[in-house]
Amino acid sequence: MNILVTGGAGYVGSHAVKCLMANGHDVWVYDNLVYGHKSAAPADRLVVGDLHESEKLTKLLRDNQIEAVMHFAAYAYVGESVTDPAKYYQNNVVGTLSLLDAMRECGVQKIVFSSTCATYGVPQQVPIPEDHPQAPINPYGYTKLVIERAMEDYRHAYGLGYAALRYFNASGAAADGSIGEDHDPETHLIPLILDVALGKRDSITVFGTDYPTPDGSCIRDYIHVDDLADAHLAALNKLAPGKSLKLNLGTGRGASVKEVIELCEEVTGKEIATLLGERREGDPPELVANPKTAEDAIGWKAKRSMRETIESAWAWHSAHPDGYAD
Ligand SMILES: NC(=O)c1ccc[n+]([C@@H]2O[C@H](COP(=O)([O-])OP(=O)(O)OC[C@H]3O[C@@H](n4cnc5c(N)ncnc54)[C@H](O)[C@@H]3O)[C@@H](O)[C@H]2O)c1
Ligand SMILES: O=c1ccn([C@@H]2O[C@H](COP(=O)(O)OP(=O)(O)O[C@H]3O[C@H](CO)[C@@H](O)[C@H](O)[C@H]3O)[C@@H](O)[C@H]2O)c(=O)[nH]1
Repeated sequence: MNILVTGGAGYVGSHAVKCLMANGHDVWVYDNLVYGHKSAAPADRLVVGDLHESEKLTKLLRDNQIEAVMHFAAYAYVGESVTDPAKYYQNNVVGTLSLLDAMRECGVQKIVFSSTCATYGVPQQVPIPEDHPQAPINPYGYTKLVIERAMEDYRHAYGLGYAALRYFNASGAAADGSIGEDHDPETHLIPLILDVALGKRDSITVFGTDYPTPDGSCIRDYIHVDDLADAHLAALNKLAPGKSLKLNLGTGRGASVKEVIELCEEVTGKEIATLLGERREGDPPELVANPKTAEDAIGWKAKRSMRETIESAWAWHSAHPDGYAD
């Protein structure tokens, strides 16, 4: 298929691009490079542009007879979304509506969308099923929920086919070491711990030790980014105009912050200096996916273990201590 990947120079998007190309798809990457990296995308397939540039988008969709879009482009810093919600609503909502309208104008009827488990807010039930109430506790989560709703309305009215993939915590790096995680600023747990192992940071702080979990630290479901990429491909293969998929993408297994630190110590062979700190505002105690619906609907389940995930992240970070350096 001819596929447009927005945000394909970013972390998750670049791994999806690699997976799509390995499976014989004709891929175009559309990224404004605000957070993405030029060298994370194939040079002859990268178009630098913004979601708000409707004409550029429409031309790209038409000229390349795009049949489906994978939409990763968004801002994703939860804390910043609280202090500067306008930035998030403008980019994640208005930008995505611009993309959906360009698709409509060009007759592109399939989209795979990066949603998030942050749309569930503080879960009433763990592992979290897809029909769990969606009640985000921050503007970032709301921007994703608004788009899930818009896609449903577009499906009903215009026959859009969509997959809303609600990721849990994307982690790890490509098995061949060619691409990996490089956010600036970095706020994610695993890369921050690995920075301590590399001597780039003095210590990691555990945000909260009094949660109602076995060791008092938060539990998350860390899913390998290549497993996420495989799920995108599987969802794309099932998509049809007028149909929808709403799927949790996680492993179904949770790990606490303290357990992640211990595993990173084992994998890197380095002692990780650890400080015990206060809770970070807006962090639910436990987020773990119920992955059953995804398995039933698209025949996908996460294959990589937590250890493999951390090993791949360590391989990338130790080979690229300054990330892409672009
Ligand atoms: N990383 C995670 O754990 C995680 C979890 C759940 C959901 N998500 C979602 O997955 C997607 C990818 O996340 P990521 O971690 O790869 O983020 P990322 O920042 O690495 O990638 C996003 C990419 O989108 C581009 N972009 C942003 N706004 C744009 C615009 N207006 N026009 C064109 N390009 C634009 C950025 O330059 C960047 O390359 C996001 O939508 C995010 O909300 C990520
Ligand atoms: O220095 C740190 C950084 C993080 N944490 C904890 O580690 C866990 C994971 O945090 P982080 O890696 O920042 O991911 P999340 O806050 O869980 O958010 C990620 O995962 C969400 C889905 O769960 C996505 O929606 C977000 O975009 C993505 O950033 C949380 O319990 C944090 O409190 C620490 O204890 N110390």
